[in-house]
Amino acid sequence: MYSLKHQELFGERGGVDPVKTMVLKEIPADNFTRPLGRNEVIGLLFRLTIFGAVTYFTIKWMVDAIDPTRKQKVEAQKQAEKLMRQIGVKNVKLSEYEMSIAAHLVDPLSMQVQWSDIAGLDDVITELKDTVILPIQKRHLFEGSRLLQPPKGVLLYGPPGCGKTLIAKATAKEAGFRFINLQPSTLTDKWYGESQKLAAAVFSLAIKLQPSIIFIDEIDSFLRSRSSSDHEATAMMKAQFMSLWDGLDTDFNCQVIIMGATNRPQDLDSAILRRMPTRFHINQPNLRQREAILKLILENENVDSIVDLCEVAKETDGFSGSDLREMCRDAALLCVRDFVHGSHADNSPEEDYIRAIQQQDLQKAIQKMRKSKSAGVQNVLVHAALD
Ligand SMILES: Nc1ncnc2c1ncn2[C@@H]1O[C@H](COP(=O)(O)OP(=O)(O)OP(=O)(O)O)[C@@H](O)[C@H]1O
Repeated sequence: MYSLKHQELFGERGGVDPVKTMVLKEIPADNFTRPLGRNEVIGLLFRLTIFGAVTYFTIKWMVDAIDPTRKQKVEAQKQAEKLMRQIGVKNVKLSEYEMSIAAHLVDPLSMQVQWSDIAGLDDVITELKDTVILPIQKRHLFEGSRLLQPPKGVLLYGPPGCGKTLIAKATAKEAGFRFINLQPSTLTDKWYGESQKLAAAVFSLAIKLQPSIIFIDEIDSFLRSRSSSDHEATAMMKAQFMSLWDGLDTDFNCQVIIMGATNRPQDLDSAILRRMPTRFHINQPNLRQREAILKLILENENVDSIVDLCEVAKETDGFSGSDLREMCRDAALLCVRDFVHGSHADNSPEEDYIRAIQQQDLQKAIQKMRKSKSAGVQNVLVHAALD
């Protein structure tokens, strides 16, 4: 173990090095051959442990220092701690990864959306109440039946801006569920290996906070059909996500629901679709629905009593709920503009009011929205042609 090389002992030319010979003479020959004593072994182990710990913490510190997501992690942790306090979760220990997912928790107090904020989707709301909320709120009625357990996966699909996110938030609010608003990029933009740990943390956090809804907007962007061109890490994360999901399914007492929203259900992996048996089509609003949405949006606004919302609904064919909201905002802004630029700007007390929204304001706003929608379509076509 302690042998010296021939070259070291005798020098380059083979002659005996007097200094080295002296050193060797001072060390008893026994020391080279005898086994180590107990104290020496303990000392050696102690030194090795210290050395290992110092190396570990130095490397960890270096990795942390060069980790570009470090600042985000610290921010996420602060945000998560604040939210956990707000939602009244105490004595629940969270891992570092669960903390970064907890930053996406939505505080139920700040979540204002209720069923009454959604217009024209009464059928969807009734079915959601019956199939998802009732089995959870009245658990004792359904305990004996495996068939009547709340679904672990719910898919909301349909064109953009038609109320999918509203429905998901209102479900959580009305059912008293905690709501984890998971952006796919939270899992996909990570270093190799981090994505899997975060995916696992999504489920473990949801279970710790149950009853809870994990809402994944644009679920197709991260659980799209698997293909051979998938990156190895992405493929592994998808597989892991599905197996964690299956874990929820086998636990009948678990009150965690995954709610996904997508504009492109055809792009979803068929294995994912299978895990979301309860599906709701939130389509572009029809005439009756548009009128209901307009009534709701303008409910508390100053609208001229002769405005005919049925007429406005007829003129807004092809508009989503979000388009209608934007259009009404534009119409209301026309009144504000008239106030600011008109004769009322001189602050005379008798004229110090903003006039009511009139039919022509809504018509102007509809024309503007139509133009911007067709420009948007053209942009999409140009991009598609360039691609
Ligand atoms: N049915 C509706 N009733 C009332 N408001 C609506 C309705 N649909 C849409 N809106 C309005 O449009 C906005 C956008 O809706 P939401 O975010 O729910 O659409 P989405 O379907 O999730 O869209 P995306 O697919 O782009 O995420 C809402 O905040 C709301 O103001």
